[in-house]
Parts: sequence; structure tokens; C-alpha cells
Amino acid sequence: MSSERIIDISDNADALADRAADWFVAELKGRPGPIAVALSGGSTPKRLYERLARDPWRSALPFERIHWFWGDERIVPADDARRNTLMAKAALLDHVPAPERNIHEVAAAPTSPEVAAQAYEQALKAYYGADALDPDRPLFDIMLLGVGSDGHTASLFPGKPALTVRDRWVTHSDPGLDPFVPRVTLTFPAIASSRAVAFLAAGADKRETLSKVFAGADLPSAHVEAAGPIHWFLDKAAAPE
Ligand SMILES: O=C1O[C@H](COP(=O)(O)O)[C@@H](O)[C@H](O)[C@H]1O
Repeated sequence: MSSERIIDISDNADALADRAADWFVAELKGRPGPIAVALSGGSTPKRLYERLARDPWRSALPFERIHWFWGDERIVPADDARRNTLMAKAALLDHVPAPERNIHEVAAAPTSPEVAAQAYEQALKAYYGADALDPDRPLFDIMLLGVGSDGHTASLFPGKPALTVRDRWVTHSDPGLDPFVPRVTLTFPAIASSRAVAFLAAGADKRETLSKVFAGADLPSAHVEAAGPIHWFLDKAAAPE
């Protein structure tokens, strides 16, 4: 299986966020029933979240029906600024009519990463209504991902055991990059259960990594599959030649 790759290059990080916000709204337009979105941490997605919190994007989204999940989380105390959840709330969820019951956070410390991963998998299974992923019924409608300068995505870091986990939807991982705090992450099979995936990457420090990813290097972000296309929203500084 190899997902279609669609590359969208903008002049700068702000234009990239505008493009991604337009895509996000278009992707959900007319979609009936509950909608599951997996959010990413990282510097580039924040700009997208800020846009979704304001018009014209905000008023085009069915917040009552959108369920918010995270592709990965840092297992630190709930009020620690390194939490991906805090960033998404500050940029988006605190400013939109997102029902509390639709916000599915990963547990914070002092919960252990093992227990947090198990609990998150149970929460995903409860939402999905089954214990096994059906390829004809993707778990996520939209999966947002970042890519680190080492090629990691979510908290799937090069060389770490989490990369090989196929029998779980969620696992825990040690980080390969700062911040060096325990992580909980979706596994590759859970990420692949997505109707659409969008990577967001901006800045010259991502360029060399992206060249390797697009050349098929053995890096985590190159191994992401999806039920539908994989979009890459990049700015000119990040885009390889
Ligand atoms: O640690 C993380 O890093 C990646 C990439 O972040 P960026 O700031 O380099 O864009 C992010 O996708 C992930 O959610 C986060 O936990």
C-alpha cells in the first residue's frame, strides 16, 4: 500500500496556514455524523489552529460534531506548557464552541506513560465502537502531523521501539529530540486509519529532512500511510528543490 502524495507549497508559513485551513474546511464540508480530528503538536500546526479559531474558517466548521484527539502527547503535568493539548487549547479549542465531551486528551503526569497509552487506546476504541480497525471505516477523518528535523512524526522517533508496534493503536515512547520527556503516540496502524492526512512543515531547518523523506529514506515520517491521500503543506523554505 502506498498512499497518494499531494504537495502544496506556499510562499511562507502564514500562507501555508491559510492553505491548510482552507483544505481542512473543504475536507469536512458535507461530512455527516461525528467527525474525528487528530491534532499535532509543533510550531507549524499552531498557525493553522489560530486560523480555524477565526472566520471565515470558524463559522464553516460543525464544532458540535467534531471530536478532537491528539496524535501524540508529552507526559508532563497538565499545566506544563510542553503539553500539545495546552497549545491546541490556547490556539483553537478555547475560542470555539467545542463541547468539552468532544475533547479527548491524553492523561497527564503523574499518570505513567504506559497507563496513559492504554487509557487513550480505550478512549479511541470507545469512540470508534470496535476493538479492531476496519480498513473500510477509517478511525480519523483528518490526521494532522508535523515532521521533526530528525524525521520523526507524532512521537515516532527514528530507531525507537514504538516504530515497530503493530498490535496497539497507542503506545509510549522515549523522545529522540527536545523536549526530552516521555511521550504517548499513535502507532503507524492507527495513523493509517485516516481518511486524509496532512503534514505541515515550515522553515529551512526542515528542508534537508524533507528531501530525504521524499527520496524514500527510512525515516518515520516517510512510513506514514493513510486510507486517502497524504497532503504535504510546506513553505518555500522547507520545500526541497
Ligand atoms: O515533538 C513534537 O514534534 C513534532 C514536530 O514539531 P515541530 O515543532 O518541529 O514542527 C510534532 O509533530 C509533535 O506533535 C511534537 O510532539
